[in-house]
Amino acid sequence: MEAQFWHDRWDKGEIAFHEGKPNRLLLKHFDALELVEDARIFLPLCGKAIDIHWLLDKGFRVVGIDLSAIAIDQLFDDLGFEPSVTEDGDLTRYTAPNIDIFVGDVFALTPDQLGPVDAIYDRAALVALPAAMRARYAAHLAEITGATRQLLLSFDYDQTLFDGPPFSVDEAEIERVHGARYRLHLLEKGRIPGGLKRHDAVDETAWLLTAKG
Ligand SMILES: C[S@@+](CC[C@H](N)C(=O)[O-])C[C@H]1O[C@@H](n2cnc3c(N)ncnc32)[C@H](O)[C@@H]1O
Repeated sequence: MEAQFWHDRWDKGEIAFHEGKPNRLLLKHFDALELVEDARIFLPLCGKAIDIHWLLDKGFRVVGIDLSAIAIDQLFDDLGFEPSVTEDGDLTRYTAPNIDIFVGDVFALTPDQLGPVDAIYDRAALVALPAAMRARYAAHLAEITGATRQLLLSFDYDQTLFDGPPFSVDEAEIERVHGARYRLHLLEKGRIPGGLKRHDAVDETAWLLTAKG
């Protein structure tokens, strides 16, 4: 998807992807990441996910990035934090205690800007990207994080049923984009309660990705 697609979504408030509560699979499988308290977790394409509130409440540090300044302004409003906002290369950085969020293109984010992270939480990020962008995204993610472990939530459905995003990113596709650097461990696969875009035959999947030695 082009950047303008996402800016339009945020401008018009067409953000059906935004969940009003912490993600069910995050709550269920977060412990698989085996993190110590105060670990720093990277959320690529983070939007204003309530998952960020949940991670902060659990005592973790969060770093994220999203194209949309609207999303990030709303995130900090919802959190009740007053961030300090600075220009950082091609990105804008919003900082408050335990949280750094960049506004801009994830592909412009450097390892120095990101800093060390202990894990990646990918919810609605890989599945938001069309197939042609996914391998580049996966390689960039590994480069800026040192291929740290990740909890990846995905969707698996017949792509002819409807267009993404969110796209269907099944096991073979995850293996194609992440398989050179990560081992895939399936934590859960099952129908989405209530379906997706009026279709019932849609599975959601939770994966733990661990770096290949
Ligand atoms: C489907 S939404 C998911 C948001 C969030 N992860 C959640 O669970 O609610 C995808 C988000 O990715 C952002 N995005 C898309 N392409 C991006 C890019 N190249 N760099 C940074 N953010 C991007 C969009 O603005 C949008 O907020």
